[in-house]
Amino acid sequence: MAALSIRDVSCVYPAAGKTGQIHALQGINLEIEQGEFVVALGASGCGKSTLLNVIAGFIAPTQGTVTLGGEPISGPGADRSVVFQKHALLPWLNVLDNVAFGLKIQGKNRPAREKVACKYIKLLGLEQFEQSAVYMLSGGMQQRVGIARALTSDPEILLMDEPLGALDALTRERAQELILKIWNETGKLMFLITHSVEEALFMGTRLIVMSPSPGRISHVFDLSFNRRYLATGDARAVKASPDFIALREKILQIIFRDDEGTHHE
Ligand SMILES: Nc1ncnc2c1ncn2[C@@H]1O[C@H](COP(=O)(O)OP(=O)(O)OP(=O)(O)O)[C@@H](O)[C@H]1O
Repeated sequence: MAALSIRDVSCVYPAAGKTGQIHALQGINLEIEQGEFVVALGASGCGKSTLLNVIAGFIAPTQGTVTLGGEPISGPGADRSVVFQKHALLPWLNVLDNVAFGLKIQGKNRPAREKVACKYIKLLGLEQFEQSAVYMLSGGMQQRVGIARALTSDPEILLMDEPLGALDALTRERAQELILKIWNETGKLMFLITHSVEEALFMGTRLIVMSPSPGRISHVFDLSFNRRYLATGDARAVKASPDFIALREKILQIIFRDDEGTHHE
């Protein structure tokens, strides 16, 4: 049985300020195994965030079912953690307390939560900053704090909505590599939304390209560039390889075509 099963999912929103409906998702089918790294890419408004929110349990689909390990998803749960582009860190707390915050809410005592938090602080390479106030950290480091916090509940699925979108190019590449190492070490199911074709190709084992109005999956690609990176440690060589570049151009063409379609409607 697939770890995460999305069957015939549609999601309709009422259109704001006018009559009619927005078909944010229509007929989405996806079977995702534990340990897969699924990346969603597509023109703005094609339903990527809606799909992530359905998996997170923040919104219920209008139609269809989503199950995790055979159990229907009926709301948010500790088995799924979300990392957003704008991390919701608490600026008055230091790194350690931010990472441990979810465990505190769960009622864990200080020694227990610090033990878990320290494990993920180490995994994210933040050991030297445990006592630093988060507002003093760079954007990339703050995002690492957000990822460490998301991992403390030891979720089965890590959902990431454009987590690296606000970072400069160099920091972004480093963060991609770090997330892949964490994926490799933890074997978690990852679901990532990005607007960067290069990031999508580099990170995923499966790429779903979505198109808007109604939001649907238009193309699916199986990928192994992330494994190539993990085997060689040379991200630039992977991203500069001819097969990577050829696929990047092919996908860019698909996305531009979808986007033009939207504007003409
Ligand atoms: N709460 C809501 N109420 C009404 N319409 C919504 C709501 N959330 C999203 N939509 C609409 O549903 C469609 C899909 O939105 P969604 O945010 O899922 O797309 P997206 O692919 O994540 O977009 P982006 O890349 O711009 O973040 C869009 O037309 C959007 O305007």
